[in-house]
Amino acid sequence: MNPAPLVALVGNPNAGKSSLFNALTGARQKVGNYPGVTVERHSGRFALPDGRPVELVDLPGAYSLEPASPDEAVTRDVILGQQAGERLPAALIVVVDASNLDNHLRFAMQLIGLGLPIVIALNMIDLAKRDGLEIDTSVLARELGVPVIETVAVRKRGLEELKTALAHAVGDGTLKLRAGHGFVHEDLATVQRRARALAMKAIVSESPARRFTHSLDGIALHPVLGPVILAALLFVMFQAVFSWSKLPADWLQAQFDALGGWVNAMLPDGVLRSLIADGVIAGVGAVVVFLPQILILFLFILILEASGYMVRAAFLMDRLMARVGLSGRAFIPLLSSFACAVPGIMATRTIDDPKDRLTTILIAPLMTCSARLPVYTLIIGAFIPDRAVIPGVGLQGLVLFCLYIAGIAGAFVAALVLRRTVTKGRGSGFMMEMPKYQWPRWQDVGLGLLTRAQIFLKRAGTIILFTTVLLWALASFPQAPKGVKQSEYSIAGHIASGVETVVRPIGFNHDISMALIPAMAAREVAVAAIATVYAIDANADDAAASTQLKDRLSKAWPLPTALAFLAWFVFAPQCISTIAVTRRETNGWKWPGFMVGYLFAVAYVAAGATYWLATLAGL
Ligand SMILES: Nc1nc2c(ncn2[C@@H]2O[C@H](COP(=O)(O)OP(=O)(O)OP(=O)(O)O)[C@@H](O)[C@H]2O)c(=O)[nH]1
Ligand SMILES: [Mg+2]
Repeated sequence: MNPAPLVALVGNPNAGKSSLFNALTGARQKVGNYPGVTVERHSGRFALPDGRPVELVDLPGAYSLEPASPDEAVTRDVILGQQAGERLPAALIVVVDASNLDNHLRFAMQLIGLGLPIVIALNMIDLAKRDGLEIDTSVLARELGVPVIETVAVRKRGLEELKTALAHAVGDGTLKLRAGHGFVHEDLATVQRRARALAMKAIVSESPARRFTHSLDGIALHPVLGPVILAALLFVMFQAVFSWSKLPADWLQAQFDALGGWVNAMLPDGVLRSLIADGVIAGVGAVVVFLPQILILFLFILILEASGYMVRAAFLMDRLMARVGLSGRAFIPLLSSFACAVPGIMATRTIDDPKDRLTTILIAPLMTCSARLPVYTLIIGAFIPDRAVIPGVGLQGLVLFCLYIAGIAGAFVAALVLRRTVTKGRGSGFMMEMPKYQWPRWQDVGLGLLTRAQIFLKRAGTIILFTTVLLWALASFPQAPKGVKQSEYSIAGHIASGVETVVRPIGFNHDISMALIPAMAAREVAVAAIATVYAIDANADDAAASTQLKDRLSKAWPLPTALAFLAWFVFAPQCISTIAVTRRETNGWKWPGFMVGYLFAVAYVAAGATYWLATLAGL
């Protein structure tokens, strides 16, 4: 006897497949397992209106036919008739969430392209109506070329119509299936565009908010305009980091200077005064003045996230990411890494493919985290003239933008190389729900900024304070005799001289060598360390004590050295926390070891190349 024809329920996650499955099959269900994988097989039976029995399977939700997880792989394999222990379905019921039409139609269109008999269940029609969304089902049916039935799975509405349409689709079972043959790989952006166009056509009316989101997406996701807008936004962001922060940063600097002056006046000359003024105030103060810049950066990130634009940015980046073998899902972890690689690396847990995930972890430290900002801005402030390249575009902001781009480019090249060597494997596609646009809630943005400020100040008060005081101690003893520079005579000075033999070929001087080791604790410490060492040296020389750090740097370092230092920080893995979290997320020392090794090597080469090119160019 022939088994009953198989019908599979397919659709995006949360479309209501399981609800529809329950509504159709009731208590006649069986739960098994697909052989070889840990994915459950839910099946049940029901009768078509003409009395014929069919077997229904509820497949795991998927965004596309390019699986991003073992569950999605089962879905694809069943549909294509390639799943062990499953026969080829005679028809598919594609479940589409009516209130999320463009996202769900995308997958439906891919499935229709396969050429299998299909019935679309336009589910959650109740929620769509509640939201003031009216859909012309006949337009959908005509354009897609398959029956479209409105259903409310949880209310068992539309089931009879669905069964009737299904009976036609299954036919007499003699239809030779062509599954797999009609599968043309269309790129994501094209399908998405077709899906959106169809959704616009089928939607008769919708609430103003939804209409707004739709028309805005027409611009934000436009193949040409979209990337231009994204680039412009990022550009404005980096310009703002410089220009808006100037006043508050100067103000903070003045407060720390006043505090240092006050301590110097109050305390007698000696070890305690040096500890407080040179160690704590100069060191920690040098980092804290960057608070305004960090807050401006986060203001942008928080607004972009809360407004719903961030996911669009991820979508725009997807094709670029795919080109270097990364999943689009890597975008959010990589973007969070602009704040800090630690949460970024933790966010890679959302990437199912282990090799995709590992690649993302290994390149996350190349995204310019906010801890680099103090280093970048100090050096840029000291060495790059504050003038406009063209009216409205400052050179300093431009250089900062380029440093970010250098990090991103480095990450992409690294991904490309890693994907062909240590993390070889096929990349997976990207699918994500597009949330609707909305005004950010200012309370949330404010709260986000407050948390950021707290985290930053806490770092300044703990890890940065600790390492600067330690460095102060190492840099202050033993006391140098008159006429000898304290920073060279001290313990730290001797350690730095050891480091210097390694980094001299790439143009690094004694100051930088001194800063590199404590900067392993956190990158900002490099700034604190330089400030502390200068403060200690300046004690002998009161005239120098009153000049600003960046002015002293610009006198002491040749330009090629400063540029090499910037290049170093683009790549160097100067952060214990990142290494620790990589160890935790990859369960061992192998990958953090690899990461540190390759990043230091790249940093060394990049800094060296920068130094020698700049020197040859006569800068
Ligand atoms: N209002 C309403 N809610 C629905 C409808 N269909 C499903 N739901 C609800 O939507 C949620 C998701 O439904 P599921 O049936 O679990 O979705 P699914 O497609 O099986 O999801 P995955 O298995 O995760 O892919 C549940 O909370 C359901 O109660 C509907 O037609 N109307
Ligand atoms: Mg389900």
